[in-house]
Amino acid sequence: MTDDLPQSAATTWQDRLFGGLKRTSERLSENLGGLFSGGKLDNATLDRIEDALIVSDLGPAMAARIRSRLADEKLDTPGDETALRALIADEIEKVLAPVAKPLDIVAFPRPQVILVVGVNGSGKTTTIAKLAHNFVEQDYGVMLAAGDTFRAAAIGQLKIWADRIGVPIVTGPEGGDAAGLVYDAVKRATAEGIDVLIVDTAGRLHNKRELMDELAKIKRVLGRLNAASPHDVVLVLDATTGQNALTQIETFRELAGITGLVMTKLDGTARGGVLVAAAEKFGLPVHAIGVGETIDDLRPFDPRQLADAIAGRMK
Ligand SMILES: Nc1nc2c(ncn2[C@@H]2O[C@H](COP(=O)(O)OP(=O)(O)OP(=O)(O)O)[C@@H](O)[C@H]2O)c(=O)[nH]1
Repeated sequence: MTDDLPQSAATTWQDRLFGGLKRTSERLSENLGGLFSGGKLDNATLDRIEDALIVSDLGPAMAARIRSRLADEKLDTPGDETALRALIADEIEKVLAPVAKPLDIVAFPRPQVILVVGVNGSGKTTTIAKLAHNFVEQDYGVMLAAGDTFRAAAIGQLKIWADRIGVPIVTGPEGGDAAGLVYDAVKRATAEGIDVLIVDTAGRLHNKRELMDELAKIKRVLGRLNAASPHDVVLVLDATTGQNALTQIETFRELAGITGLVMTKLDGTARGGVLVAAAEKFGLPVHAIGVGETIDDLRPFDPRQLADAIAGRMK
């Protein structure tokens, strides 16, 4: 967590977080703009606030809750946007706090196997690299497996990252058997005393059935080596896709039995509220968020800080 970081790093991360989520909080402000121009919060104003929150991707449940809190608390000060932001941040934190769970390396026997799934372009490769980097920084032995054998570019990209971070990678030929490759990777990781094996998977095959079969096969092979494996099945989501991210969670829950989420590209999108909607709707652990393209841009998050950033609440 950011609490464990040296002061300078923590400050930088906080800046990045607030900077990255600026468009999300600005969108929220725009949607709420003019609502507090004066007068009491009557039903019509409450309706408009509720609509504004839904349009900001925070989800209908959250919007309804904030509406009823506003009605209950009889917040009727004209222009009291600060109080509204505080209330929104409060509600967001309540939803995020139970799901904020960093990926911990706890598996025994080692290695802990983390299967990473998600559609192409979601930021899967970059996220794997960022996770690997974080684990290396914590002194874990890390290995990657290029299980997206469907595309040569995916294998090449992951290899570049592995070399850059300085971790071993198991690759195979394009079009090769992904489950076989993963089997070899676990054997090698076990023999080399690796702590954590991060496995990339295809984001798209010819059709959904094939993708499902492929993921199921990889999981079957892993389960035969160790019943607890894969220990984590992490879905990488692109925040810029907005509500579409929710559909992807549903699909991959069915396809791969996901155990947690990472949401990327929270920087530079106005749709960051979707993280809150996802947390609320599915209650799946959110392991980390991505707010940029560099290796240091993925972190576990502090729910309070993130809630403040989304609600545009300055410290
Ligand atoms: N701004 C921003 N860009 C990101 C983030 N994460 C990844 N990206 C960028 O998004 C693009 C796609 O990321 P990849 O990691 O290649 O995505 P992928 O899901 O592996 O995609 P394929 O290689 O097409 O399968 C790249 O240009 C990344 O640099 C993030 O948190 N913020």
